[in-house]
Amino acid sequence: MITARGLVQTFHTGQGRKKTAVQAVNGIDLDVAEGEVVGFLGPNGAGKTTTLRMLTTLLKPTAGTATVAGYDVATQAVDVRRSIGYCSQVGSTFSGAYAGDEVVDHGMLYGMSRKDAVAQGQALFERLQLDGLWRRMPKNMSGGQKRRLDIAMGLIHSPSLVFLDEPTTGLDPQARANLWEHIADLRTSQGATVFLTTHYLDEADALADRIVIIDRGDIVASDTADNLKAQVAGDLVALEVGSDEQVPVARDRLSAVAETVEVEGRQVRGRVSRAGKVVPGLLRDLEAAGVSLESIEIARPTLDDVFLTLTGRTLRDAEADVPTTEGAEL
Ligand SMILES: Nc1ncnc2c1ncn2[C@@H]1O[C@H](COP(=O)(O)OP(=O)(O)OP(=O)(O)O)[C@@H](O)[C@H]1O
Repeated sequence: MITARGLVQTFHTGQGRKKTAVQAVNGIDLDVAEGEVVGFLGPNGAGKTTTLRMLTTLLKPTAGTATVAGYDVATQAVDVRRSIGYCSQVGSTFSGAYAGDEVVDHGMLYGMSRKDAVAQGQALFERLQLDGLWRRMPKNMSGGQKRRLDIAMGLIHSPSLVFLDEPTTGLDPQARANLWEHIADLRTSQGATVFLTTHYLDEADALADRIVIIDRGDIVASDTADNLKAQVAGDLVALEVGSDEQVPVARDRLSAVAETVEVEGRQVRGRVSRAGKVVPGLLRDLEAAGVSLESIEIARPTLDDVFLTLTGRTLRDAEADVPTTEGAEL
């Protein structure tokens, strides 16, 4: 459904000597099979939206090639657009008409008859729990309802491939969970292929068959959430001891079963493979050595740990630090 080879996007900003080149996407390869739900995950500024804009023909690649739904993004843009649904990050700009009319107009833009667009629009309103809102202006809808209306617009022409750019950003937890159900349903009831960008780890975890991680314009991983987590060395065991004197003892005992151990105040942490098996023995050791524990926490690896292992930074804190070339010959 999607094949990209060596896709590059370089933005040029500024003027004269102050010209700066921003390498937003660095020559990425991507393959998405029919029926797959792929989560495109990365911190702010990693290059997610730029990649999506190239795949949806809104932005011409600086270099590289991509085919989407069998069509070349550079030479067959109209065919690509006809074959896909796209919900942008900023959301649609609505004209001030009723929600239902917006959706019908959008369908007619794709060449649907009014009758078909109304029928499909009403079915989508029902499926996306927008019933009763056909004659409501989008500006008078809640954030979650507007986001679902965006999705209805993206789906009106029954595309078999849907691109969603940060579909749940800005929504409250309940609206997010609700939208997740609808996104999951796109595949189960329509067999659609879904490519969604997100910087929420739980979203990628919950929805995607496969997670592709992008960082500073490069793809750093592509696998199922489980396989990615399995790459992280072990479960995190975090001990909090009762007094400062106990810290070195706890560190020694934990070092016996963990690869690297970190100490922060009275917190002693390390990664342990198969913590469930190892921790009971560790607790006995600690007790025998006179260490009293204030608390113990065991955490399975998260996608954030995966990102940390791959890049040395946490996903949450990774700020946009895209390489730039100031004053370069452009
Ligand atoms: N039109 C543009 N001109 C110059 N630089 C741009 C332009 N669009 C994006 N960039 C830069 O390219 C990099 C990648 O941006 P992009 O929007 O693709 O990131 P993202 O992963 O989608 O981030 P976010 O999660 O914040 O949306 C950023 O450094 C951004 O500032």
